[in-house]
Amino acid sequence: MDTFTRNTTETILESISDGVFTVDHEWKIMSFNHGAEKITGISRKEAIGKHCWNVFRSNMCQNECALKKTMQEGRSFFSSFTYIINCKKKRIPTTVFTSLLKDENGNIIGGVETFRDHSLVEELRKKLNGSFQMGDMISQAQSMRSIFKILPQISQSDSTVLIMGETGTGKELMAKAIHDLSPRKDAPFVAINCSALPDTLLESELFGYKAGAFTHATKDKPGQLSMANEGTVLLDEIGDTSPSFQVKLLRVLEEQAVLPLGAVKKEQINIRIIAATNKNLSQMVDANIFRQDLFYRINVVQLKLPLLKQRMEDIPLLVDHFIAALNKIQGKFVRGLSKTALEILMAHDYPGNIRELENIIEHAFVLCSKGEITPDHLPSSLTRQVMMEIEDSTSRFPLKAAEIKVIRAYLSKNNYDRNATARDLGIHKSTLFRKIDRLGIKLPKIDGRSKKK
Ligand SMILES: Nc1ncnc2c1ncn2[C@@H]1O[C@H](COP(=O)(O)OP(=O)(O)OP(=O)(O)O)[C@@H](O)[C@H]1O
Repeated sequence: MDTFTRNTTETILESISDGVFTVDHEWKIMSFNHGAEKITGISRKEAIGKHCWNVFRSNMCQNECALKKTMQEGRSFFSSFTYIINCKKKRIPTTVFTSLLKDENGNIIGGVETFRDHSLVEELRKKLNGSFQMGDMISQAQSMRSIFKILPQISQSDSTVLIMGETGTGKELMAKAIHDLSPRKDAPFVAINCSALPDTLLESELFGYKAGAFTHATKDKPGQLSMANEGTVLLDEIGDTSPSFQVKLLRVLEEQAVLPLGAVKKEQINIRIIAATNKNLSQMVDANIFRQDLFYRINVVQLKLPLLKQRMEDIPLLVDHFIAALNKIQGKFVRGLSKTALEILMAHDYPGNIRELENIIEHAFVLCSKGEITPDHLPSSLTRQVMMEIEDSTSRFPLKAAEIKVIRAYLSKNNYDRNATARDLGIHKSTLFRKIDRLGIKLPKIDGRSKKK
């Protein structure tokens, strides 16, 4: 290389914001540009001559070092996401590109790695996710965000709340969020599953008992309602309680006092009640299996949680959320879902709602310790079922299947931005909407553009 070319290359390397460094065959750093100094916070003087893993301390160093792969296999690699630890011990999210370093005669003299700092992108992503978060609940679906909007006001009041929703839609999480946002947040939050216990046990559990109240009652035991004093009580599955228990509960709610079994005097309590159910209580009232007076008493503020299949746009967000939480707990570095794995998750119906999705990701985590979750990591029953549905429609309606495939691919490529997808496909957007509807393509309700707002 002549002096002019060398100087030009050095000037370019020094002026770019990406970090670039080279290593020799012994993994010792030979050059370290200004971008690398900025991202790592380590000076060139300090870095040169050191083993690269001592400078970067990346999660990639121990497992799947891209530079090592390049040197072993003689080709370039692009790693979509990894972390390095900077001089202040802060994790910096980066993408990495590696290739071989050759001399003028084409002899391999080491490797070169280029890395880009994604801290800002990560920060913005977190902020965006934050705006879709209320307590531990995540959602970008309009139906849920309307609830998030009114939740602070609901939390400030002491009114009884009735949360309705199918199993696994997040009723308990919602109740906890209301408690955490309320002035009662420092007092206990107690969740009681009313369907799990027969009447007498439920009564002694909720109201407590006095010594001698029954054969094994050797000493006084306070009930959960008294123990939650000043706090919030979630009465889960309230629709499963018996009419006789409902009478007692109504009295407690109206008087804010409990009478423990075997006691002669009522104990005053101060609790906020949140009731939850997956049943249609007003239908049960009509059928005389749920007391109307109790229904009116608990149905002061009503929140209805949608099914997961009615908010499919939440799936990628929830998946990211569960992966981030599991990475933290288990010290793993799972990056996310592969495109096909996400497509499989998007094609499922989720009768178990968010709990089912959470369990699927947990299952995948057992099998995947790093990199991306692929269809192989998903429960085989799920993959089989989705594949069968796809194959079934492919064999019976090959044209329809082909159309679905193309539209799905273009939507996915355009990050679900339907306008851009229609443009790419050369059709009007209303034609695309009609096709999505007719073909029964299950996709996020909002598109890529609305997500950015
Ligand atoms: N919006 C959400 N964001 C993140 N996690 C959620 C959300 N909704 C529910 N989950 C998770 O899904 C699981 C089920 O939620 P939860 O127990 O609150 O549902 P539920 O409606 O009370 O279920 P069940 O009726 O069966 O008791 C929990 O692990 C919860 O953390």
